[in-house]
Amino acid sequence: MSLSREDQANLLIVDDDETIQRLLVIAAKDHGWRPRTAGSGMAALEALDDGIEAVVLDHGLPDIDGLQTLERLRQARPDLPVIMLTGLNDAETAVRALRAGAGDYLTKPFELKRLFDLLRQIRQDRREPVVATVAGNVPKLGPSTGGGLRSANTRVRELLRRMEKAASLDTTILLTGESGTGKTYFAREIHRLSPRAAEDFIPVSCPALPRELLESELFGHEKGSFTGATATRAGRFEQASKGTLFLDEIGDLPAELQPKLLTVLQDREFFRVGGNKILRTNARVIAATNVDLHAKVADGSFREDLYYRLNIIELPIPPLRERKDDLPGLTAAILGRIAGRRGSAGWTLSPNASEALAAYDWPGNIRQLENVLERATAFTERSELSEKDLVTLLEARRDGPSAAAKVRTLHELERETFLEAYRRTGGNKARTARELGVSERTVYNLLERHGLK
Ligand SMILES: Nc1ncnc2c1ncn2[C@@H]1O[C@H](COP(=O)(O)OP(=O)(O)OP(=O)(O)O)[C@@H](O)[C@H]1O
Repeated sequence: MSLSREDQANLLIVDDDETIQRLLVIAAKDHGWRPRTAGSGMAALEALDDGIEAVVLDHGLPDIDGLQTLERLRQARPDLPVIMLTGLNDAETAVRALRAGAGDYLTKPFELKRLFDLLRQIRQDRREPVVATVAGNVPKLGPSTGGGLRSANTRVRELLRRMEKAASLDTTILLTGESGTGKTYFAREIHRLSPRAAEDFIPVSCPALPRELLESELFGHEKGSFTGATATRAGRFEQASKGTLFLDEIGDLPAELQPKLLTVLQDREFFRVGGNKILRTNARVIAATNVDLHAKVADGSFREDLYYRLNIIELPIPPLRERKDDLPGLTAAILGRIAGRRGSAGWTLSPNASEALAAYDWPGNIRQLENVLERATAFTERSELSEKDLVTLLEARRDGPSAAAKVRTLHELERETFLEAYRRTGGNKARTARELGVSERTVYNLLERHGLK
């Protein structure tokens, strides 16, 4: 006889301590769950079936330990939310649990209320997929993570939960994702959610400067250590000592600087360029890359040991085309931002305009969405954007992939031209402005637009 859906267990509790098992079962039932228990990792794997919506997993198990069990559970069901129970002050296990894909962790002893709040949130996220809205409706957004970020997409919500946890752990984080997916935006959010929020967040773009200048930017220099070093200057690692240092496009870190970064991440020690005094830093490093660092390790252009140092916790940000349910929320947020800046009353989208956005595949991700909305709102007198307002900006899609590539290339062309001038002038903004025939303000805008600030 097969079990009806109502009888089938939907929560798996994995703990070898029978008292805790019993306690959790009673509490789970009180909270409307249908629990099933397992006393070991192997038993958990056997007990897993499609009806299970979430797992509470103890770290210390008798056969395969909690982390291995977690990995195998996630292999079997990659989307399965797992809450890991770890020992008090066991930050290392917590980090490893997050690395292995745990949705969250709680340190023992924990409050039952906290556990069931987390489970309730997981259930809400899964059961109430956010409805994509059209035409002027205020989009219904997913639950807040406590920060400014929300998402209607299940995968992103899980990512946000991991991000929030990782923020508090003070470890190095690697953000991966295509250009324009929001890596810089996420890095700022992690900083804001971290215990370092009141300190500085200092971004450094690795490809923005030639090697010598980048070295001095990161580590500082002593007076006279190279031509133009007229005064001793502290580097970003010193300045961010209490805060967060964001290393953007880390894949472009020149080979000569990789050992120096590795040393500072391992030992927290470094020298200024031309200096002989050992300096210490306590900066938290968040790195981002839009290239496959694994491939760079394989072809020898990125050090493997550095890769593992940076990749303590990896947060992969999906491209916009894989989180289209977030389009209404992102569109509303971006339009709100534009309206605020221009002092306008704001805009809504017609149903056809929303559909046009949803049908597009967004090779340039959120940055491209932002550009499209900037331009569409600049060229209309009306408060409702129509499909026509957007169509020429999205024409690329109708013309197929080559045109989509063209849109992206334009953006990249601007970036390359700008970077070339910026590098040539050694990062001097006034000279860059003169060379490019634009105002200094535009140089700042370009730095911002290309995530180089
Ligand atoms: N969740 C979000 N809500 C609103 N705007 C966002 C969000 N995420 C990103 N953006 C906006 O999209 C643009 C691109 O984001 P960001 O610069 O963080 O991308 P990136 O992945 O760092 O890009 P790159 O790899 O090219 O440096 C930014 O202007 C940012 O403000």
